[in-house]
Amino acid sequence: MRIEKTILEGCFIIHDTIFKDNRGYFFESFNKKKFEELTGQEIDFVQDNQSHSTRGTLRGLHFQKGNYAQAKLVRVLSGKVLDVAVDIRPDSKTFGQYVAVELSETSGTQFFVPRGFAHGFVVLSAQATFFYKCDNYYNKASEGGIIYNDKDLNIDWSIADNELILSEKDLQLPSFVETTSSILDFANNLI
Ligand SMILES: Cc1cn([C@H]2C[C@H](O)[C@@H](COP(=O)(O)OP(=O)(O)O[C@H]3O[C@@H](C)C(=O)[C@@H](O)[C@H]3O)O2)c(=O)[nH]c1=O
Repeated sequence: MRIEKTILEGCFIIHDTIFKDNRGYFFESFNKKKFEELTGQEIDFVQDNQSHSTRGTLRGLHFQKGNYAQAKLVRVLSGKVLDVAVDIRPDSKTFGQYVAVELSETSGTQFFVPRGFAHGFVVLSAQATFFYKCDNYYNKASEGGIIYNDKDLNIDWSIADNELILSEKDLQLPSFVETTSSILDFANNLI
């Protein structure tokens, strides 16, 4: 297992060590001790999620607010996706920047998205099964989001807009500025 840092502090690409033999392959998909040693972060995952989607499906950009914020360790079980993390930590020097990583069933990579990030992905293959661990429980009332095609974030999803499939909920998400000004208001009210 090797950790690759990204331009966003705390956001890592994880390269798994894969053991191949005549039966197939084996790898440790999560090892708390190694994860914490290599990233320098303590993590306590409490919920696993899995979704399946067809090509062009875009889920995101999502996060949970306040005490319900979630860190996520994401990977692809079948197919290929472009996975995106946006830094929405108000005091971060990379606030508003994003990282996009291609994840596939064969890449041997996982992506760690810490708390304080909006997250989303688009399916690049005919179908994809997506799996992720979360360090906090789902809480519907704390859901937040940013519209995928926000003009300030200007994310290159690498797939034509007319091929995209989004939920009604995701099509109505607010802009980055609208979302983060409410986060900033929230943070200021705590001071
Ligand atoms: C995320 C989630 C959804 N649900 C329910 C709510 C809803 O009825 C149904 C589908 O939910 P959604 O449309 O929000 O699913 P989806 O769009 O796949 O949401 C996910 O998107 C990716 C990008 C993330 O980062 C995740 O944290 C999560 O927000 O599943 C749960 O019961 N538990 C959960 O943890």
